[in-house]
Amino acid sequence: MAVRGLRKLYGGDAHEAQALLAQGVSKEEILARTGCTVAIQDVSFEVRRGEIFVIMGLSGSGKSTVLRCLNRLIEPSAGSVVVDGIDVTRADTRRLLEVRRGKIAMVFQNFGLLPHRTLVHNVEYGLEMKGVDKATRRAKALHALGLVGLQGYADKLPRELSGGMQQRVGLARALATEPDILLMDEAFSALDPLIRKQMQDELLDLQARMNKTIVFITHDLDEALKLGGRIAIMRDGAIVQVGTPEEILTQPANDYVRAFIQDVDRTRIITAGTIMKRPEVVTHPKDGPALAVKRMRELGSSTLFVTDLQRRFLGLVHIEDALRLMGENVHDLGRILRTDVPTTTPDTPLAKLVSVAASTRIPISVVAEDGSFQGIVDRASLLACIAGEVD
Ligand SMILES: Nc1ncnc2c1ncn2[C@@H]1O[C@H](COP(=O)(O)OP(=O)(O)OP(=O)(O)O)[C@@H](O)[C@H]1O
Repeated sequence: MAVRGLRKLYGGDAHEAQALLAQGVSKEEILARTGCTVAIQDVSFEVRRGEIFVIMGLSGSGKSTVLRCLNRLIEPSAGSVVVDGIDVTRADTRRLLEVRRGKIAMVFQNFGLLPHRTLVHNVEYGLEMKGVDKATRRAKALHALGLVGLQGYADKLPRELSGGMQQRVGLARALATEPDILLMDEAFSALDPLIRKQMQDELLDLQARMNKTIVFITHDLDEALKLGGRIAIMRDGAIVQVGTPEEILTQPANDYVRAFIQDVDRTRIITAGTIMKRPEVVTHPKDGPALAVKRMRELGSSTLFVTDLQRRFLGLVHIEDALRLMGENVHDLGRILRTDVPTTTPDTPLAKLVSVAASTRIPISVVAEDGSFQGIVDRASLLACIAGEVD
């Protein structure tokens, strides 16, 4: 989905307001002079297939307006939204209905369930609109209820369920139409904190299994960081930064974002791969102890990482062991290889490494899943990151 130059003005003299906007006049002045609220302006971003794209911002920053422009629940004043080659903003009524029924589904904060319909009938609703026959829609609805863990509740009424369960029905209803894109509007904001966390976990799980494209809006930074593959941060109707949680935490675009993220527990988001160093302190077993000692002396290090010729991590050698081996005239570094060293993968959050780093003086080796040596995380860089000194 590609969104380009999206703008929405509410009320007042939109024509005059657009002209003033083009001249660079401020939103406040435009409101005062034309009575027109500039809700969003120049909003552009791309949502990649299969990602959770979170739009985050404080109340009034324009998140809902952007989301509702994506399926034209709100008619944008300018800009385009292209989904699978179709410009939604220019689609005629028939095309737009097709997009809404087949490609894009929406999950609302207040669940939006029909109170007198059983759960399965609620979930069938979108399929009914699509004209799907009764047997097929029932099968699909039951399947969707199963996806969100509500098998066995099909004949209950919404009021018989807790808020969390009702929101699962909302999600099932959206999934039943098998959309490519899910739009989720503060979908978990009305839930109790514990249920909310559970729903976030379930969404991530569902996403991993179904690979849907999800646009999720929230005003909650923790939720954004947890769910977002990438996050767009909005302020006053404009996007101030788009990036992965790590990019936003390590390279905030401006003081606004910096202030926003200052209280975040960075160690849960920033990963070993981001802060690791790529040391040249690597040798191969065949290099032998003399070369290893020479390298360590040049580098002022007492340890050396050992890999095979494919750079697969084997372990490390200590200078004292290497000197002893030299004294014994043995060439094979394999004899003194220490393999009981801490290792981690590049995508491990630093929070998981804190206790490891505290229990050893040896840096943690970062090893990719294919076994290749990536670098090291030492205690100093870990502490610097925790203290917020990574840039
Ligand atoms: N129907 C409307 N008429 C006039 N102004 C509106 C309308 N809807 C939204 N606005 C204004 O547009 C701006 C963006 O609102 P929007 O609801 O998109 O923000 P939001 O970030 O989703 O906030 P919230 O989290 O409170 O819903 C706000 O200044 C709001 O007052």
